[in-house]
Amino acid sequence: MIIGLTGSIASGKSTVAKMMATLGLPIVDADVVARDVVEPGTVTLATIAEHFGQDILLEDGHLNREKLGNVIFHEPAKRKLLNDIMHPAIRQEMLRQRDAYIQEGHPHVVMDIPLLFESKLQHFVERILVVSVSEQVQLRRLMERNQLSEEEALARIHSQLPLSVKEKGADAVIYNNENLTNTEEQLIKILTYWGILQDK
Ligand SMILES: CC(C)(COP(=O)(O)OP(=O)(O)OC[C@H]1O[C@@H](n2cnc3c(N)ncnc32)[C@H](O)[C@@H]1O)[C@@H](O)C(=O)NCCC(=O)NCCS
Ligand SMILES: Nc1ncnc2c1ncn2[C@@H]1O[C@H](COP(=O)(O)OP(=O)(O)OP(=O)(O)O)[C@@H](O)[C@H]1O
Repeated sequence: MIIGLTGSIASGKSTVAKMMATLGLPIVDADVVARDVVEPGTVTLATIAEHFGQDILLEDGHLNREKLGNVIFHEPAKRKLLNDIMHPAIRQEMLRQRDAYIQEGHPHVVMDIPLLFESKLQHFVERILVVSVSEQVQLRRLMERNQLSEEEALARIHSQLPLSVKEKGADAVIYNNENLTNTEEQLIKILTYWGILQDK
């Protein structure tokens, strides 16, 4: 079964993905792939520099992620431009990794895709698991994790669909407001219900 793991920024997808990895499930992580496709020397990075200016690169040739983030989370047109440049490459590599895991004989693969709903990628997966949190907890965790001001954190949150909308499109929802043990218990219940745990 191909499981789409999604949620919103700082809702806890990576935290849940780590738990799933510990349970032995292979993970394809869109954020990791999104970093790989802009390594120095890639066509994608060259295209970004062409459109956003050479000063979007650090001196060592890597992408200046902080600078690009400050642009795209405040300007929807620039965000769309970046998405149009990056998303085809990200998708291609994610599907390659998914297929490689299946070829290796894994019965289940988890695809951690933050923008699953925004990018309408529901057809990539067979089940959708949404990791949700209250707005208050999301804002606090995002400000803490990324050392952002409230204004910067809200810009990032508002660049995505609300969690309430994502919950409606989910096959199951994990509410990640409490401690990690509570979150893990919810995860295990869902995976057991889906028949995934006993298959491994
Ligand atoms: C703008 C970038 C350079 C900022 O890098 P930074 O290291 O600060 O953030 P990171 O990559 O860890 O992303 C953190 C989270 O931001 C959110 N996010 C990232 N890109 C976007 C986007 N285009 N639209 C909405 N939310 C986004 C996601 O929830 C993601 O999990 C980076 O996020 C990026 O390359 N974004 C474009 C690619 C993309 O869409 N990635 C999302 C998963 S496919
Ligand atoms: N149940 C929890 N209790 C306390 N802190 C948590 C909990 N779940 C996650 N966190 C913390 O909240 C932050 C956001 O979690 P995480 O990085 O897993 O989110 P994410 O959805 O993967 O975010 P992004 O989309 O930005 O990659 C992290 O600093 C993480 O350690």
